[in-house]
Amino acid sequence: MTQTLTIRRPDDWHLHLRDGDMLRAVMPHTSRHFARAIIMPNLVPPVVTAADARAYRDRIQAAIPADHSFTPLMTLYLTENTDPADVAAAHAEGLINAVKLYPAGATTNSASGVSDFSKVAGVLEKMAEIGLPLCTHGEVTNADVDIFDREAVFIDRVLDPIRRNHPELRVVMEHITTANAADYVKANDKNLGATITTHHLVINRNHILAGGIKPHYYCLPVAKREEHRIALRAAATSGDPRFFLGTDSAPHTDENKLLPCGCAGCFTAPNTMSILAEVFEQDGALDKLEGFASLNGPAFYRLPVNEDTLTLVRETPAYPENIPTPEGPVTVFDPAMPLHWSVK
Ligand SMILES: NC(=O)N[C@@H](CC(=O)O)C(=O)O
Ligand SMILES: [Zn+2]
Ligand SMILES: [Zn+2]
Repeated sequence: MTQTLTIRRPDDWHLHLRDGDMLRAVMPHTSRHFARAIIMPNLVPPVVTAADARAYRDRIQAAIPADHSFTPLMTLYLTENTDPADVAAAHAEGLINAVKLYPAGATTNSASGVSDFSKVAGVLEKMAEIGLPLCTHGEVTNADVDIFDREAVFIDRVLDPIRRNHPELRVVMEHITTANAADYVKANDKNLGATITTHHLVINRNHILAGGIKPHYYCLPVAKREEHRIALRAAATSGDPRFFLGTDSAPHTDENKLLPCGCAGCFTAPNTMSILAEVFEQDGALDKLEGFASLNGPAFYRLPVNEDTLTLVRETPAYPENIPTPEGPVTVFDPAMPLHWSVK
């Protein structure tokens, strides 16, 4: 039985760090294991201009513990008023690595997102021209579309038309949750990739709803049926370079998770690598973990892989049930299964 596994140091291609006290509290839990992360811009107010991204990057850098090495990869939040020239300049100076599309109202702090997709055609055209990836929260928001169908409908009604209009646009389907999304990625061999979260590899909708409602498993897109979880596991462990890790680690205080209208998001930064090792070992694919967590993402983003390494050892991991923050505790994702791998 394999006792240790050393891989290139991983990156997280979809991460929420928040701001202020919360940023300072959660930052070490990512920078301890990950070398880089694509930083989501859904702050209040959102990170919409190059100036916003520069200031946010500086606040992140100030929150990195002195003995950790970590590089935030910044994104801009796409609005109907985003200026293509500002985006191009931010990309040219190396400030941003992607632009993030939130359909207005789809998820946490998405009110400034896009309602009329024709209004962002100019920005998308510019991004296609300069090779800057578009990260997408892929759910429609129409009240008449069932929440469990919103990802599949987004692919048909929004994503596929965008990709037909801008065939050179490089797109990441973020946090995919359905077999439909995995199949769409597999059917397209150019300019398309997808991130998969840690939690969507281990929970289905029963974990949220059966035997009492479990707010800590509620995230968006919401976890689907078991057959979809199995399709995501197959995609993640397949070695297909179009699929890579984006934890979507999304801290909210317990107070905000446990409200009558609680926030969406799972906080997975502290135990993601232990969970992934368990998942890949269960599926007989430990040799594919490095591709998923450390190689496929840099290849898509056209960045070098990390030179340093991370070693996992067969030992029960120790991590807290929650982490303290000045705003209150944040519960760490419970994988609902025993874990056997620790980061050394
Ligand atoms: N995934 C979530 O459930 N929540 C994210 C937003 C997002 O990534 O959609 C958050 O910012 O809390
Ligand atoms: Zn999202
Ligand atoms: Zn997210």
